[in-house]
Amino acid sequence: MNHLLDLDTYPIDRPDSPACLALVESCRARLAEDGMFDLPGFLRPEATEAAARAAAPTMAREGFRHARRHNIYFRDEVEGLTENHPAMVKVETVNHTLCADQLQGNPVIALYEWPPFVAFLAAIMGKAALYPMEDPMARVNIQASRDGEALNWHFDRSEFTTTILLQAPDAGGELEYRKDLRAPDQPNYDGVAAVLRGEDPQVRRIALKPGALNVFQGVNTLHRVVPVRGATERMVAIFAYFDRPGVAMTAREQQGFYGRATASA
Ligand SMILES: O=C(O)CCC(=O)C(=O)O
Ligand SMILES: [Fe+2]
Repeated sequence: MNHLLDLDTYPIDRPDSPACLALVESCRARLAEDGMFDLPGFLRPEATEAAARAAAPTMAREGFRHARRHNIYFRDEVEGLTENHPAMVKVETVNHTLCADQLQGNPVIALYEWPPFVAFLAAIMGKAALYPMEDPMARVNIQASRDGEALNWHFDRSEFTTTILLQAPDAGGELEYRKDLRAPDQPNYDGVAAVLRGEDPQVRRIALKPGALNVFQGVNTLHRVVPVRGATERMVAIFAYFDRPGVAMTAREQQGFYGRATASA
């Protein structure tokens, strides 16, 4: 893995070493403080470029273009909200997706399954263990956004989101986020509406560098990707883990996310 990852700076292959324990601690502290941490240069530049180069022609040929209008919950009905509440406002998302079954041999697949990486993430998230998905499509995605496109404001369904930027666009494409905007017992609809109106001073923006590992608490952190500008597409690898083994999408979910299905039910 040393040829793919900068294990000198981030010694996750030696989990009991003082350096790795300190790394886990600092990531945990940043997650608690900022709702997010990133590790620049985690995936080495050559591996990052190789991953982007391998994905680009497949993306052009068979990437699934997904355009949709949605509210931040991806749901038509939300308890306690009328249809015209400002938190229900619809935004537009357009992106292009490759699934794990279209990424054979890509370095991001090897990384996804590498046990020390999975254990490192689990330690940071304070879980006894994390497990890769069984789903042949959803386990790893590469998403591309082109000129004018964006992944608009949303909360994630999973507690944490783990990504590595593979290619930065010429302009735009930053991640904007508002930490702790809601809690399990406090949906904070007025706060949500304020972010959507551009009136929340606590919204932050981060310009990730290719190769950076980025982890954030997407379930309570409202976030979006700022619209991309220019001829270079933004490409990001997205890793899905669960705290139990064997998780897979239904055929219906696959169809909804990817426009095709490998599951039979
Ligand atoms: O593209 C990114 O940086 C974030 C992706 C994201 O928010 C998601 O996949 O839910
Ligand atoms: Fe997200």
